[in-house]
Amino acid sequence: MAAMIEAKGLTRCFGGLRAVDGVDFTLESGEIHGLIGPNGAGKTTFVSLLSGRVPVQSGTIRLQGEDITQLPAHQRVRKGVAYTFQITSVYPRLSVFDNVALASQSHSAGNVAEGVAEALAKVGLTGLEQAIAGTLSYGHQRLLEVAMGLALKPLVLILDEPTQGLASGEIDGFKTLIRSLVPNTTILLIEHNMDVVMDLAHRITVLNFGQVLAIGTPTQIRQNRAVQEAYLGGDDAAG
Ligand SMILES: Nc1ncnc2c1ncn2[C@@H]1O[C@H](COP(=O)(O)OP(=O)(O)OP(=O)(O)O)[C@@H](O)[C@H]1O
Repeated sequence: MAAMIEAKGLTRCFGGLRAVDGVDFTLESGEIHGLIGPNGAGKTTFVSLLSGRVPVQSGTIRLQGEDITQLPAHQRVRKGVAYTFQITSVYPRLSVFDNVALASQSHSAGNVAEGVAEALAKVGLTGLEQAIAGTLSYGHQRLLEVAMGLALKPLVLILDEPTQGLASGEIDGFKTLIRSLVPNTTILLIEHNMDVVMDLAHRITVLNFGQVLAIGTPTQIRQNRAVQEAYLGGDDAAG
């Protein structure tokens, strides 16, 4: 498989804290890649480095071979790296349609209404176009964020805890949605819900204290002694 994103030696400190510390990482084209680790392990900082929301201090990031390390976030979005928290905070007073249209308009050349309809259909929000976004259930607002990301027709969609606040019935729908997106879209998913990540991910990277503790298939990660000690079996396993 070809690398969609390749990061080498990524580092970001906050004061004396090495939040992301020399991380090598490959996101293969078409995969669902889970990113897990204890609270404060550096997951959000790491994806913020990939998306350009936080500047890299050292290391390199390549997107399909092209060095994007120094590109500002909006240019990375244009190149196909969509990060739900970055570009797609829901506008609560606007309709569902207008929320997705705003995302779609800024980045797509095609017909906006068609793009909106397609993105809403994918996440299962068809019929709610005229609803005011702020009145949607929390779970539906999260799905709306995903639709806004999809409206950008990204190569890579980075999702930071997308199932937080979803009801269990909604989580099943979310899993079906994510599976339907690959391999056209490559997915990087920060996820605290172990059942979801073990079920969905082709591969998982475990961060701990800003470093890669392990990388492997869900089965390999479950069986990894260091991961069990640092995370899965620990007292503060979930966050
Ligand atoms: N802007 C910032 N300024 C200072 N410290 C920060 C900043 N962002 C993150 N940190 C620190 O960097 C470390 C990693 O944080 P990060 O949010 O990346 O971890 P995480 O794995 O996403 O955690 P969680 O699972 O709780 O979301 C933490 O100790 C955090 O306090």
